Amino acid sequence: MKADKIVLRKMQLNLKAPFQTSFGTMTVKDFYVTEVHTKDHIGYGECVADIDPLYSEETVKTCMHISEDFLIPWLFEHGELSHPDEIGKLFAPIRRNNMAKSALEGAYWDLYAKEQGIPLAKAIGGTKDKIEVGVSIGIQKTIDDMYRLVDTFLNQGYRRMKIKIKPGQDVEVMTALREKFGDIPMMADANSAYTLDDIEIFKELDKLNLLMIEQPLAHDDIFDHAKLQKQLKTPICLDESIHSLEDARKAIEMGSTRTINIKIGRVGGISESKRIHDLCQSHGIPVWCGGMLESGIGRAHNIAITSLDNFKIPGDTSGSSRYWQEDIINPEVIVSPDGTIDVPAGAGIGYQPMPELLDKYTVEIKEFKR
Ligand SMILES: O=C(O)CCC(=O)C1=CC=C[C@@H](O)[C@@H]1C(=O)O
Ligand SMILES: [Mg+2]
Repeated sequence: MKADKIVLRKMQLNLKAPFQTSFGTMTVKDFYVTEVHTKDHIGYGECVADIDPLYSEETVKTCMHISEDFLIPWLFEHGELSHPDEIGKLFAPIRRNNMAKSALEGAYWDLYAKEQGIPLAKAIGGTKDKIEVGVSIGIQKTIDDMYRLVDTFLNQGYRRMKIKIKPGQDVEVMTALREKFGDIPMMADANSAYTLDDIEIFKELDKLNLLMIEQPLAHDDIFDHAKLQKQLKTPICLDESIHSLEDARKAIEMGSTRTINIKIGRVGGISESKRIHDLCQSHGIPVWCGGMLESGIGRAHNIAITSLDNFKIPGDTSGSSRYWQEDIINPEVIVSPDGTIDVPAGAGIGYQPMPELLDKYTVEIKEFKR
C-alpha cells in the first residue's frame, strides 16, 4: 500500500434527536472522514472524536492537528506498507491520541482489504456473516419518553437496550423499565458519573438482573472498579478506562471488568482492537463493540470488527436510521427484524460512501499529497 494522497474531510450531520449522557447533550455530530488514495482505490476511515473533550480528551481539532502535523507526514515518509498492522508500530512513538491514529489506520485497513479484493471483516479474521446488535438510549426528560423509545427499539428487533444513567436518574428509571418490559436484555451506562460512595445505588441496580453496568466510576480508574466489582454480582464493563491491550490486561488481572466495550477509536485502531479481543478470549471474557454515533463509514468498521468470534454480546451498532435522516453510504446500514446486521460481502468496508453525500455534508476539506 502506497498512498499518494490523503484527504481529511470535516463533516457535520444533524442528529434526529438530541443524545444526552451524564456528561452532556449532543445535537450535531461533528467528525471527519479520512480518505487514503492510490491509483486504483480509496480507503475510508472515520475519526470518532467529538467536538468537545468530554467523553475523551481528544477532539476533532486535536485529531486533525496530530494527523496533519505528525501522522500524515510520517506515513508519507515511510513509503510502502505491506500490512495495516505496521501502522500501529509507525505511530507508536506518539503517545495516546488514539482516535487520531485510528482514523488513519482504519482507512488503510479498508484500502488493504480492497487491494486484496476481500471484505474488511475477512481481512481482520472475522468469521460471522451476521452480527447481533443492540441500541444505546440517552437520558430522557420523562419516563414515558423512555418507555416509548424502548418499545420502539424492541419492535425494531434490537437485542439489547443500553440505558444512559446519571445521579438522580438511575435506580428509578432502571426499575421502572424492568417492571414495564419484564426480563429484556438491558444494561446501564454511567459514563463515569459515580464514586465508591454511591455503593447503595449500585446495590439497588444489582437487584435488577442487568446484563452489566458500564463505566460506573472515574474515566481513568481501574482500581476502584475492582473494589466495586467484588461487591456486585452484576458484571462491570469498562469503556473509558481501556485505551490499550495493556490497560485490558491490568483490568482483567485486577478483576475490574467482566467484559470490555471495544471502541476501535478509543484503543487506537483495528489492530489493537483485535489484540484486546484475543486477550479477552483467552481469559474467557466476552467482548462487544461500542459506538460513537458514527456515520456509515465508522459503522461499517464496527460491523467488520464485530464479526470476530469473541464479540459475543450485542453491541451499540444500530442501523443508520437510528441517528441520521440520511447516511453518507450506500446501502445504508439496515438492522433486520431479528436484530442482526448482515456483514457485507463486498471488498473493503462493503458500503460505498456516496460522493454527492460526502460533499453535501462536508464543511472543510484538506488534501495532502506525497
Ligand atoms: O453509537 C452509539 O449508538 C453509542 C452511543 C454511546 O452510548 C456513546 C457514544 C459516545 C460517548 C458516550 O456517550 C457513549 C458511551 O459511553 O458508550
Ligand atoms: Mg460507554
